[in-house]
Amino acid sequence: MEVKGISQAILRRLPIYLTYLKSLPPQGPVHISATAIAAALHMGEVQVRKDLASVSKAGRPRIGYIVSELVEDLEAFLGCNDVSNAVIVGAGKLGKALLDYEGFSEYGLHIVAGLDIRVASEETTAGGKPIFGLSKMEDLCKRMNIRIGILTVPADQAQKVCDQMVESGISAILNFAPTHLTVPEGILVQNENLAASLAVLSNHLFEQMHKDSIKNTQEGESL
Ligand SMILES: NC(=O)c1ccc[n+]([C@@H]2O[C@H](COP(=O)([O-])OP(=O)(O)OC[C@H]3O[C@@H](n4cnc5c(N)ncnc54)[C@H](O)[C@@H]3O)[C@@H](O)[C@H]2O)c1
Repeated sequence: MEVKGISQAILRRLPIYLTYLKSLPPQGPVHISATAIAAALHMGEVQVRKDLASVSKAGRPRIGYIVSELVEDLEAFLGCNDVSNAVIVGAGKLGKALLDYEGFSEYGLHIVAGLDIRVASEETTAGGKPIFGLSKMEDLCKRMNIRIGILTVPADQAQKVCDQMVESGISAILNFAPTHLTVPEGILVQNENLAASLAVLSNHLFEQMHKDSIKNTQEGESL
């Protein structure tokens, strides 16, 4: 799947560059090169250079980018300046935590409300976000032109809820449920799985420990 002629792999890396650039101190250097960004993020220099060139024409040879311009270009490309409304379906432990997370607004995402099958009329999260009954989804999404849905229901409910989201006009779904979703053409599903990411980290640590133990054995033998 490609968006604006850019592959999903690049799209996933762009927010990483943006987050890094925004973390730089305001009194830091005005310019930054693709090489410096690559080094800071432990990424391949050629890849970073190509990714940035695909969203910004502001890079200059040997000087790099003006940090503020590159931030603007990345934000414009990622649509951070156009506020997108989203709903969360499944306002349980994860759903409520996401509802109250304020950092989404930095990426132009405004979570309007949660929707949950167990809510009869209306509840409010600790942070003040409303949670409505599921029956409100279609009306809310159509009225507010909500196109993004975050799915945080149990796995056995996920496909049913996904179908309801699509019927309500949602065309981009961030799926936290550990299950594969089948969607009509044109609907984008992004799966999020912290357990899988942790497994990658754990595998990395395991390999590292294995290498260290071989190295220690070899050093022991050569003494
Ligand atoms: N991807 C990840 O990294 C990750 C991490 C944590 C949890 N999860 C997944 O997220 C989901 C939610 O986890 P949780 O711990 O918040 O669970 P939870 O039980 O606390 O919350 C689930 C909520 O969904 C609601 N719900 C159930 N069926 C529904 C339906 N048909 N329509 C609307 N709402 C419905 C329930 O009433 C409940 O409030 C699970 O699928 C879990 O496996 C994923």
